[in-house]
Amino acid sequence: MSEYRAGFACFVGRPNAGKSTLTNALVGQKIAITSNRPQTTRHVVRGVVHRPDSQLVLVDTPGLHRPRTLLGERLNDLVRETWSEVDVIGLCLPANEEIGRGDRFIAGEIGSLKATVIAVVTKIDLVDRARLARQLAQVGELGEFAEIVPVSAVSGEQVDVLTDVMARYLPESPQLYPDHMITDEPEHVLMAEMIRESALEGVREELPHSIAVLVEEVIPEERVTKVYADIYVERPSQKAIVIGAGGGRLKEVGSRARAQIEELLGARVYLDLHVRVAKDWQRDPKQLRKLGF
Ligand SMILES: Nc1nc2c(ncn2[C@@H]2O[C@H](COP(=O)(O)OP(=O)(O)OP(=O)(O)O)[C@@H](O)[C@H]2O)c(=O)[nH]1
Repeated sequence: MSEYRAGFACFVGRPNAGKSTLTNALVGQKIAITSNRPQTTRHVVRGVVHRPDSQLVLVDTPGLHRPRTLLGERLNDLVRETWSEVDVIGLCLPANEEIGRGDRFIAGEIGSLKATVIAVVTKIDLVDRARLARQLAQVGELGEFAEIVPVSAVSGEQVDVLTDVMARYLPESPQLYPDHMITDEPEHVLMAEMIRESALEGVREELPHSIAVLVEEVIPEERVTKVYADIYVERPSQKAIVIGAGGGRLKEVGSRARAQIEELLGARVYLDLHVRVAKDWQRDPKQLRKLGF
């Protein structure tokens, strides 16, 4: 009989490589926040994949990038810290994009860690077989990998295989989390991410990294859970964008986020949003700490 295995894993790769989507596909529930814009994953969100003979704990990290602000530096520290704590790393390389300098940089960085590195060729639903074969060969030349696994988080093809392969490289260990547990991320962090995603919708070009959200208070009442949150922007002009003419946009932001939060909590939610200006919050250590970075 094979031993029970349990341990930590994370997906790394350049922005947009498909890390969050893959994490969600493995866990089978929407936990990390995905988007078609780079660098939206800020918080470490864990998902637990339960199998009869293993437990794979996924840690979702933001993409490593060249730091331009204090926030950028903090994010990179967070990424490195996470990498050094996991047993298995899945290096995500999109099947539909050439391998580039960014990929080589990340492959080099993780090559020296103790973790087993598996190359994961993502988004295979976007390419034909010939292109995939070429990509697999090129990935083989990128570095020393324990395995190379092609996968599509969107079609679901090979998702199970990837889970099996990753679980195989976990250490023998007793179960780390209770059976029902899927994420241990505090709910307020997930709520803040949902609000931030909603606030960014349609205005990413104007406000790429200028929005942060803090959930101030959550009050569960008999019929409704009240959630009070602040949306922080850096300038009054950005505040006007988020609020929109006559407050119309903020209303939409709120109702979109509320629907998601209701799903998360499984309860009716009253969502109270305030937009506040915190000048240059990305460069101010005190503000960053307050906002959870
Ligand atoms: N067709 C297809 N699209 C995918 C697949 N996986 C992810 N995507 C898309 O690729 C984009 C980026 O996916 P994410 O999962 O947010 O990528 P990420 O690596 O977490 O990105 P960052 O948060 O920027 O680091 C999104 O638009 C996804 O819908 C896949 O298997 N097939």
